Amino acid sequence: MSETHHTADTQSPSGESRQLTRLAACNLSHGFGDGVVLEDISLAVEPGEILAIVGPSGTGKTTLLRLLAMFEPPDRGTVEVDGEDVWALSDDQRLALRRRIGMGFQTRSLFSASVSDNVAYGLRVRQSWGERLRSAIENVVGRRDPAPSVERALETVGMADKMHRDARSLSAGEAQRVAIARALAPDPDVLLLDEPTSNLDPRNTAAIESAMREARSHGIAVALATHDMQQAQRVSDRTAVLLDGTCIESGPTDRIFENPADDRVRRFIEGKLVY
Ligand SMILES: Nc1ncnc2c1ncn2[C@@H]1O[C@H](COP(=O)(O)OP(=O)(O)OP(=O)(O)O)[C@@H](O)[C@H]1O
Repeated sequence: MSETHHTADTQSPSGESRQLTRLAACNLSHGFGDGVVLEDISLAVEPGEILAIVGPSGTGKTTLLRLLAMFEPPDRGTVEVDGEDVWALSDDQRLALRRRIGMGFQTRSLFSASVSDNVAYGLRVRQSWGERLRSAIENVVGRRDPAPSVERALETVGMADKMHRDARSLSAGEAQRVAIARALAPDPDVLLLDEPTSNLDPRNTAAIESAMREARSHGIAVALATHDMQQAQRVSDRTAVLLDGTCIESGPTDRIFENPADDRVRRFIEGKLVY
């Protein structure tokens, strides 16, 4: 990244300093083979807000999150961090940006180890080589206490009391919460969550929604893909509605729900737009 790009810091209530990060899709189009999945999407997630990306199944929400997470370059348009086209940067520069993004994706499963080791894994993969070397040395000399950030992340999702459990023994809801703790442990500037509460009971759903609010209160930019309109209404500041790969409306969540401009959005909210 160039030396001149704009960044800003904020002080969270806990006194930490954070780089405020804006992640944006600009005129982004993408497809697989001959099929177009996303068409001309322009959408940003701002620091300290929760953006809900809603729409029927198969409309391209996961694809959009994967592009925002820089898994692959879009066919057309750009993904930008603080105004920088991430695919115009060097691999190292892009990797440095990617380390600032926490991801909770549906397919990400926990491995066979303790809950705290699973969460610490999120820390290790985002460490620089120097930091990794230091942790490796600490492991060799036997300092294996969970890092404070691992404990904090588990507390945020209400799982600190289970940090020594084998991750394979967790319920689906608990495992989802641990997967989110893993995304939170490196203290990302941006958090991307793909259907983080699908198939969860109200208690686990509430724990995950409160973790999202907590992330927002620390200045993290949170983007949430969900087909659950009530969830979007409960937690998000802004909502973007995707239909057939295009963003048909976006704006403040209250306004979208109370007075949508697009009739398809109104029908989707009312549950009358069936796919
Ligand atoms: N790697 C891929 N190869 C081919 N087609 C793909 C690939 N990934 C996604 N698609 C297609 O792109 C479309 C959008 O999929 P995507 O998973 O982004 O939708 P979604 O809105 O997240 O759906 P859901 O809510 O069901 O998860 C689907 O038709 C899907 O089959």
